[in-house]
Amino acid sequence: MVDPANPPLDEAIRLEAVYKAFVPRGRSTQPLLALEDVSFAARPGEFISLVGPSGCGKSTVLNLLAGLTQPSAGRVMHHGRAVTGVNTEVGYITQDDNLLPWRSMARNVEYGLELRRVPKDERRRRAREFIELVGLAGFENHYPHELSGGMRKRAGIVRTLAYDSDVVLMDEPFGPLDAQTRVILQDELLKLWELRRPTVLFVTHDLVEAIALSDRIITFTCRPGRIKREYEVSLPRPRDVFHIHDVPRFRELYDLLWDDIRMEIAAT
Ligand SMILES: Nc1ncnc2c1ncn2[C@@H]1O[C@H](COP(=O)(O)OP(=O)(O)OP(=O)(O)O)[C@@H](O)[C@H]1O
Repeated sequence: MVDPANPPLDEAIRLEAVYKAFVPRGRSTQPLLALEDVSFAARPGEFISLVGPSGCGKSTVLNLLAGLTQPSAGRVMHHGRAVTGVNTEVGYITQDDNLLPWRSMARNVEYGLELRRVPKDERRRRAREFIELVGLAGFENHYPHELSGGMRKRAGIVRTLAYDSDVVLMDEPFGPLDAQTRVILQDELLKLWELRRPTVLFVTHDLVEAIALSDRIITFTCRPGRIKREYEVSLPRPRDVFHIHDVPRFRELYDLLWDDIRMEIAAT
């Protein structure tokens, strides 16, 4: 067990024997166990994907780290401190872009920096840097409804990454996008991640995406979600997400992951 007074320096986050039960509304219903004895830690700068069948508790893991819900048992730690309330130190990117409709794209990107009271000039500079990196220059004054789905997604991602959290939680961020835009955004995400290397916890159903992006992949069983297996993705970086299928070991890893998931889906 980790001593909270002396957290390991090489750990950004840790879940320790975490159980999470939800009590459904209404009488005579049993608590629903979503997570069972989940333990793992992430090193600073590590990119980890969580994969598993629908309803196995992946989003719940992210919500626990964001402090949006509390564990029923066990501990959830961020840099050695227990997460006991809303954790504003982590960035959280969900399937929705969550852009504020009344703010221009650039002012949306600056929003997190405003909350952190970053001075205006620095805010503008940092937002411009990120906007250029994802090819949104020229659209700074457009409002969210004037942008395509891919552009809104880019703006949402750079808004969170510009905030400079050392831990970023991403819950199927590319879910609703078409296949081509998805791969382009995966490539952009890796380039943005390389800039400051936050720890990323990335939830996805897409095994190719998990392999292309991650240092490690954690597979979950069907509900109650337990860790089934962990895989180191020792493919060299920088990665070419457009040709990840051609990299030796890709096929082997894909088959191992798919076997895990298929077995769990069959058990549901
Ligand atoms: N606030 C809540 N109240 C009650 N039950 C919940 C709540 N949040 C999640 N659950 C239940 O906990 C289980 C895990 O949900 P969770 O969203 O974490 O799964 P998931 O693996 O992210 O699923 P998916 O891949 O479909 O998004 C599900 O059975 C879900 O219905």
